Amino acid sequence: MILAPRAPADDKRGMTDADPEDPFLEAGRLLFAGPWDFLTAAPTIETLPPMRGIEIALAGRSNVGKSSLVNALTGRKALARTSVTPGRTQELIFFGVGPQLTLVDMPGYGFAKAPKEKVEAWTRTIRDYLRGRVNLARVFVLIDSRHGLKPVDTDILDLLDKAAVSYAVVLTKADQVKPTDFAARVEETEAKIRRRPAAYPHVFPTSSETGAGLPALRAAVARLIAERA
Ligand SMILES: Nc1nc2c(ncn2[C@@H]2O[C@H](COP(=O)(O)OP(=O)(O)OP(=O)(O)O)[C@@H](O)[C@H]2O)c(=O)[nH]1
Repeated sequence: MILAPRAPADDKRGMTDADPEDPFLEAGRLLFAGPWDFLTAAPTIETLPPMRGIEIALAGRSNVGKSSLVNALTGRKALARTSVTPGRTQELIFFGVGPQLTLVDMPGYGFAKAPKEKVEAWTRTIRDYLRGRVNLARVFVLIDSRHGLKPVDTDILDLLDKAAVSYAVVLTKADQVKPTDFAARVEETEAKIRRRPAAYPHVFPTSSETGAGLPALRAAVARLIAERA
């Protein structure tokens, strides 16, 4: 079947890097149109649900915008709860669409005020999940456009490189940064991930607020599913 590319409806600022000729733009739009279901919340590695289809995980510091991105990608206001309180999502939250895709909202890392034992438990859960989930096709590591990559982020990138889990960096909250500063942030981030073996070389700029960059991200997921079919 030939999928005709169509201008993404929700990209209000036009700052998407989506190639209008990308045949997966429409497939991505259809895939994320749902219907989506909340599957389960797993606080520990022992409580993970059975694997189904391919899994895409969203990782990132507390408050980086993971839950907002799940809602924006799926077009649902409250599929994932969002919060102004950093560190609220403390479980791996699983969402499914059809039989082929599971999206995982991971607990935020790097929340300075969390008790040490809690941080250690989250770190163990995140590490065990990332190393052991065989249907995990890609991790999107979310980085706040205002702050860029921090040491706590590079710890996760190191872990993913060591575990040979394919990942891509997603810059969030692009609407919060001036376009010139944003372009510099993209360049700086791509330079930092260039030599990382499991990293996709280009970053995905996004804003859950304006919808910018979401069509490109949906298309990337649709492409992954097609490649694995
Ligand atoms: N301006 C702007 N604000 C955003 C964007 N994405 C998220 N936010 C805000 O950032 C805050 C944190 O967003 P969440 O989606 O809850 O972040 P999270 O990464 O899931 O947070 P944890 O549960 O701590 O892991 C909320 O106040 C959101 O409204 C964005 O693209 N633009």
